[in-house]
Amino acid sequence: MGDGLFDIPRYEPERIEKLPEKKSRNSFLEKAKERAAKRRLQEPLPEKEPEKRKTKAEPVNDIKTEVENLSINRDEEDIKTEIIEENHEPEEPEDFKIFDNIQAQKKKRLAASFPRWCENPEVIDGDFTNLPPLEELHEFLDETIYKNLEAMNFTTVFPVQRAIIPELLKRGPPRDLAVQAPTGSGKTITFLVPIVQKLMQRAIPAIRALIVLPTRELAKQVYDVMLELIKDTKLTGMIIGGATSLEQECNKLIQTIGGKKYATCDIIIATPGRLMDHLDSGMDLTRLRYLVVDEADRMRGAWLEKLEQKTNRALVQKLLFSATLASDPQFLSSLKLRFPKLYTSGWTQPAGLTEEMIRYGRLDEKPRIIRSLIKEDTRALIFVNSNESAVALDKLLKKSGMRSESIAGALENWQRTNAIKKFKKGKISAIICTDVVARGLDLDCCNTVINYDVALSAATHVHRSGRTARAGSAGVCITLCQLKHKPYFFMMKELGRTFIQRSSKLELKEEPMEE
Ligand SMILES: Nc1ncnc2c1ncn2[C@@H]1O[C@H](COP(=O)(O)OP(=O)(O)OP(=O)(O)O)[C@@H](O)[C@H]1O
Repeated sequence: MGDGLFDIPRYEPERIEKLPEKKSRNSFLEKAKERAAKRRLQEPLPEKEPEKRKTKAEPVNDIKTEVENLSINRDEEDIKTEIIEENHEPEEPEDFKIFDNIQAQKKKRLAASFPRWCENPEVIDGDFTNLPPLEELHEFLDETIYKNLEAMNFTTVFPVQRAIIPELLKRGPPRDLAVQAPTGSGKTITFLVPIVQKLMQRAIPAIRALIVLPTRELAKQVYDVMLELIKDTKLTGMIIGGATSLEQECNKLIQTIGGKKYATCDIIIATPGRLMDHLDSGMDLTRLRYLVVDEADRMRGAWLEKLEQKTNRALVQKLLFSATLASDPQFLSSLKLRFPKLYTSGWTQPAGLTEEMIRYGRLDEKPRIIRSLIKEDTRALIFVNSNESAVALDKLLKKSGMRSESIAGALENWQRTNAIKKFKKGKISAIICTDVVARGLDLDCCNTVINYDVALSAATHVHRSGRTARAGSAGVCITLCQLKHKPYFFMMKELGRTFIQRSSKLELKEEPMEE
């Protein structure tokens, strides 16, 4: 049961995993390993060592072998989700599965507690029916920004925008905000609009807003929205995300006026890794007024501490956003927020999202189920738990005539961008990906999310499923599962997610999946 704080249950595997190492040594996993080791010592040695399992998927022609390899990569190998842009701590530990032992995890979760400022959150309405017209914001907004919003075809105000934009535009001493609102609920506009409005009357050229996001793709996405919003204002913005060299970025960022160095832009959108490089090479942030951390529960790291040394704390207002902010109370406690206020809509499901599950028996049924789910008008993101699985599944689906691309592994940036472009244009029906794209990516054409592999944490499921049913539209998230995943669905139920069970006897295409 939830503790009433966010109206969510406290059980959260990511949080448990982030406990200090000392405690995790005593974990049930360690104990289980010890017990297994003791058992092995007591057991008589087999005459011949059993053949070791394969560790890597090798090129194969036979579909059955490919499916087996997929399962080896996914279920038995260490699960590694490569972070494309940034070297963050991995979101999930490599040897942890959420469905290992719920009771033990429940005991541990008590160790993590929320900071006091989380105790009385402001609740954001999650209702997307009867949205107020954009006109409602007119009294708060500068005419230029209002026109820019109209030019972006926004006619209504989303609940999180209605709650936060006026709050941020209010006069008076600024307070730090932490905002948890569902995926696709319009958080980007929520922080950009007040920042643009407050910075519009520029006095001197200086970096006054910094928006930090986990990947370059997300940085670019926010940058594009920002460009629309700053039209016809004096403001300028720039991405620092490592697309060009550090030197080139520095040169672009600094101008010399009367022998003195000034910044060329007001708003910086950055990824943490490249931001660290700039902090090391002397980026001037003494006039910073806004620090936005998007996907905040995913943004731990040394960068934040370093940043604080470079800014004037009395000036900076911190704004944290995520659909799963409450997944990491220790992180929230460590943030040193000033007069913080929490806004939350709980872990609510996006209004138009339907959650379904399909039970499979044998592993080789999984690709066939996927084939039967992808129809002419389907635009699906298919999530797997490792790069190897993504590449292998893509190969398999292509062989069966499906138009798909994988955007996992060692792809160049332009290759990933190309695949996404094709997806948007409808040239491919599916993208197979890892959790690198589980967060933030805004593809309004995506009407289906498929969890080919069950997600490794509740927060990850929330972000994966949130790639569809965005901005109040309809979408479906289908999770392929077996009986052993039952605890996973109990946990999702605690988060208020209910799943419709679809028959596994779908019209499975019986034609062979090979050419
Ligand atoms: N007032 C609005 N009216 C119509 N569409 C809107 C409005 N505000 C935002 N949107 C659209 O909603 C979509 C989702 O917005 P956004 O990407 O900001 O969601 P988010 O809450 O940040 O999601 P996530 O948690 O997944 O990052 C975008 O395509 C955006 O253009």
